[in-house]
Amino acid sequence: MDSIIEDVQIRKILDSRGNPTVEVDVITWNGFGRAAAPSGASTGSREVVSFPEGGVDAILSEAEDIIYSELIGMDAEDIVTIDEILREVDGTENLSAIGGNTTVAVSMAVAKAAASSYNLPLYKYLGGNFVNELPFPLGNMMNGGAHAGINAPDIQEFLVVPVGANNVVEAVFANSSVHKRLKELIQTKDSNFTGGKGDEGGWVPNITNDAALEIQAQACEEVGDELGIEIRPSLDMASSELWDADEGKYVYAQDGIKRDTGDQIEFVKDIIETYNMFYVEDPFDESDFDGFAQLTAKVGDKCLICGDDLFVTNKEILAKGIEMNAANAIIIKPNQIGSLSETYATVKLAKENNVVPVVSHRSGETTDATIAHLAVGLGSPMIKTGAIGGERIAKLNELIRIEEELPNAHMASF
Ligand SMILES: O=C(O)[C@@H](CO)OP(=O)(O)O
Ligand SMILES: [Mg+2]
Repeated sequence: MDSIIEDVQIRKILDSRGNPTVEVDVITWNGFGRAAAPSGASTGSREVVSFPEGGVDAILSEAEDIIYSELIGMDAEDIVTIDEILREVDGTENLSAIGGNTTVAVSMAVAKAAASSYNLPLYKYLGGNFVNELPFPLGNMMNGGAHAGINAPDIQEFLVVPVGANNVVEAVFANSSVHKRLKELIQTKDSNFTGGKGDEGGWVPNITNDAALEIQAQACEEVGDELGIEIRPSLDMASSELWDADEGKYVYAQDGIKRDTGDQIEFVKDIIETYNMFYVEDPFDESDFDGFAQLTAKVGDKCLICGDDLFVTNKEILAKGIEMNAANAIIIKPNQIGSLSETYATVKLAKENNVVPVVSHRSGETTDATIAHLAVGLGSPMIKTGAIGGERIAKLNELIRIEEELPNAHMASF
């Protein structure tokens, strides 16, 4: 009885880009859960729809009424049924009637309310008492593409992973040190650099992709040596944004270069080998399973090749990727699929098939820290959540608190 839902409230709040999103409160007899939904800029075409036409305002009062009447009296522990009801209420395949952001915020708030009803943090409620592994933070250092302005590099995210860190505190401060060092290194390449940042808090320099790759590697090495831990460079290429379907080419505007799929395979392989990349996300367009599979066959033994727009946290699409050996990692963004139970199912399938799940933020975020709990509770060895900035540190600082709470905490293994 502790977790029977007594009230549900939905409100419009700001996200980090200044756009509206939803925050949901779920109140049970003995607990309370609050969750907010983030928003993407480089969204996959097979993601569920965030909000219906008319945006947040269009669903606010209506959704609250409908969801309220469906969920009051239900047990918050019955998350699977609640997620099914939300899908029924919406009635569309891609959640375009009330929006995947609405359903995911309700779903996560319900889970947090269930956990709170038993006085448990969400990570422990989801993962159980034996959970003790913490994810490595994949920190965002420089931004380009859809997360930055004109004249930025074409590659969307220059990331780093402090793979040698012994704990979360060491890891997050290693990332912030690399971020600081990169500012100095950018100034040596771009004398007009203003210190401008992109959507996820990474610097936005006016330099070529090659120059950015070079200083990224240099910053990893220098800071890694100073701290005495290995820090490896990584990328999110967000290649669907570069792909020109009519031309059949990836367009690198900053460099004035176009690459067909064969060139792209060689280009990415070369980057991985030259810079000893730990992780490369979306190296090909979201429809190119074959390109992914070719690259994974070539370099999958030394680098994580991750599908984001490729898989959109969707279990059926991941199943196709597994069959084709398209990737050895998958980005997990609950709002791509619209519910926590479907997110869980995708993570489960990934783990069963040795595909590394990487729980992730979106470029438009709130201070909601639920993904820190999901990464720990679902056993994701990496979390992609930026390196600095209020909405990014909300997750990182929550990981520090979780680490402190766990009796036998240690960093995850791959
Ligand atoms: O492409 C990505 O991985 C994300 C987050 O970094 O960006 P967006 O939320 O814009 O899809
Ligand atoms: Mg991505």
